[in-house]
Amino acid sequence: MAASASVTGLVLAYWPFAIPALLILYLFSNRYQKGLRQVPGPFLNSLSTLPRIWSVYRGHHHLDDLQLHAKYGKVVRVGPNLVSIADTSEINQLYGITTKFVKSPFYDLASTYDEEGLVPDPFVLRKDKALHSRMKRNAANAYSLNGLIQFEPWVEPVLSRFIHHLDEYAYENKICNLGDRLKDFAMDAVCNLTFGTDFGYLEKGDELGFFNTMDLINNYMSLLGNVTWLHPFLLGNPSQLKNFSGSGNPPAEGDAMTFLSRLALNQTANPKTITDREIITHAFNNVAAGADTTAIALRAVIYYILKDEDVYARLCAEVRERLELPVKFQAAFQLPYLKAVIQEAMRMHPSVGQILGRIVPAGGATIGGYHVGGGTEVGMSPWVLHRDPAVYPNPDQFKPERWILGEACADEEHLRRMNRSFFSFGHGAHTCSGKHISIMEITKLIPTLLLRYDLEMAADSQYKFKNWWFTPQEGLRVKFTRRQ
Ligand code: HEM
Repeated sequence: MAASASVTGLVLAYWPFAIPALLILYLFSNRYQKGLRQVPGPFLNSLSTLPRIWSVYRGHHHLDDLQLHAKYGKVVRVGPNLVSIADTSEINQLYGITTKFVKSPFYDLASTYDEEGLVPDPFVLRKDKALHSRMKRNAANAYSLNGLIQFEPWVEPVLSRFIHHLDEYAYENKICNLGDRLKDFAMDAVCNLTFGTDFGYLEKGDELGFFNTMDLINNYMSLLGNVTWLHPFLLGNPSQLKNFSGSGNPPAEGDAMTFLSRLALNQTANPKTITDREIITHAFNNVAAGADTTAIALRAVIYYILKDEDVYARLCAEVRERLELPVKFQAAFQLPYLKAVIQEAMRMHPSVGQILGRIVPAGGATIGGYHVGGGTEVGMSPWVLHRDPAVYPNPDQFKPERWILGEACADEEHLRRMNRSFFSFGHGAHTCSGKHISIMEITKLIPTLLLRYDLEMAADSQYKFKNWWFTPQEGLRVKFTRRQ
């Protein structure tokens, strides 16, 4: 009794000192965890995540990260348990096909659940590498370059509708908020090629509220976690699959087909390899991961070509000399300057703006010369890798010729280095599944615009963006004039 009274007395007497003491202990335990003290970086960032959160919140942490790397080198501790790496030679260790590193818990925020539990989604599957590989393998032909030739016919009607809208702007001599219209295009295109139908974004805009929801979710990166109302509405209900797969006879191998038909054929050929639930997840992912990202890349291409008269003139000359409407992907994909322009725009403005976080396996790893303890989150940011002057000389300059051998690219080794550092689609085991799909959409759309119109950036265009996982731009306003 007397002892407990004296303990209470002590607590009462000293609690004003105990709280700051515990706080200091906590901050320093952050700093000294997992042997990370030797990794360079700002002192405050090693104590608390608050500076990092503040940097992310302000929407341009890629710029902060670039400054930190310029000051501290290739390996920087940007949070108590977060290390940013700007060293392409470590890319395979972190991201390669056989990497032991797993995705960070960041990706859990995008998890969805249904009555069977966690929905198996390649984007969020962190630890179950076997399931992740199986899912990727069994949809590989749908996402491959060959596969997308079969999807191309589904993009064409959407492109025609898009052109029809732009014709109205040209006819009425009105400035078009092209940035918004590109997002509608990308949404209808990816839906149409996936399901064989779309939600008429080009005509009705975001009536479903999907973009709004996605923007909200992106801001705190819980991609689908809280949209359980939307998931069944779109595809979460297996009965929706039949509605979207189209009617009539299923296509045969080699026919034009939608993404869903492709996976359904895979399932018919080998029923055990892919479940209905997995097919639905793949298809839903296309919408969640494929619309915004592709629109961002399209805006970047258009912004950079309109900013530079010489680039615009050279691209128009190539496209107008070698292509005709309707533009076919295979023909457009042969154009070296067009390809270089697209790659350079995606280098300058990656659609994903954050560090792609991975967890160091138990036992730790040596990265960029530092031993980093197991359980540490490490990762690379496309924005940082793409601004490395050792790989991309004058990295802030938009220069498509850097991708063309014999022009600004002197030799094959340098081209290989640049390609190795090109991180817009990630790398290795978790590399973007839909990269060919978005490249196909971009490669068709850009020459289509240049063949049909002369484009000019509007004087009131105020192109800007915030980086909250995705980097969507605002204020791309363009004037279209019909060509004779
Ligand atoms: C310009 C367009 C696009 C960009 C820049 C982009 C970027 C990325 C990046 C950086 C990742 C890797 C994330 C990580 O490792 O942490 C990723 C993953 C993914 N992307 Fe894309 N993406 C684009 C378009 C698309 C499209 C059109 C689709 C689907 C049709 C798609 C589906 C996916 C999926 C399913 C994953 C997860 C892959 C995995 O973890 O195994 N993306 N994307």
